[in-house]
Amino acid sequence: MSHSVRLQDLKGKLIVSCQALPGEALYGSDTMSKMAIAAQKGGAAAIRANSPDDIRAVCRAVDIPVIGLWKQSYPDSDVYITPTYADVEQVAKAGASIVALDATLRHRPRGESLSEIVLRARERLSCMLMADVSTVEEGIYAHKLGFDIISSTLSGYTPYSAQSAEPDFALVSELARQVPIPVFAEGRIRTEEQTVRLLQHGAYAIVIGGAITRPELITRHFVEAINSVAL
Ligand SMILES: CC(=O)N[C@H](C=O)[C@@H](O)[C@H](O)[C@H](O)COP(=O)(O)O
Repeated sequence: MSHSVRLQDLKGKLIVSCQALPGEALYGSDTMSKMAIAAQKGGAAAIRANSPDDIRAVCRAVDIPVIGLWKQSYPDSDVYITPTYADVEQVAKAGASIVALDATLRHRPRGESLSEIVLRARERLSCMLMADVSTVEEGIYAHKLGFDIISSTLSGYTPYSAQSAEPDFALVSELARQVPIPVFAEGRIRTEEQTVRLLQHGAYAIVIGGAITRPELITRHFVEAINSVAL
């Protein structure tokens, strides 16, 4: 079931991304649902989840809205977050009240364009659309196309965007200044201090994945810290 969402309910709130890919220890819809329940208990206002199976399971497990995406790879494109219209439709039908998709200007699979996908989604689906971008230019274009939300998700993951181990504070603040729709901060947020700073930079909501739901990553960060100390 899709839980309806009003954007103002997400304002100033935390969204937890519960994702594990094949090969990761926590991979599987059952585990992701439990992660989502834990996140809801901790106060998350929404969950971000990957794949129709996980989205269906998470929607059953929690009663907060689900932002859905589907990581898919196609041979003719580098775009992998909900790349095609068919993927958008599957994510929406699985119960996501917001569908997140790559909104970079890169070539998409099957020769589809971002504007066609948005147009078709508006005609046929009732979900909101979240633009995962990597630059200010992409965010401005996404706003022109009629997206409901912009997220800094892909900063550092396209070859031409800023590369940093930190969240992209500059992108979030520039987007918040230049586009009149909610800008979510997402990507490499690891600390409470960064979270507060991003809100002060104009982030409408904060999306955190790995620092909450990827124990391998969390463990590795501690191990690296320990290894950096010469004993
Ligand atoms: C770049 C990409 O594919 N990002 C994905 C988008 O859904 C996820 O792998 C991230 O976990 C999510 O964006 C949250 O970010 P972080 O895990 O850094 O808090």
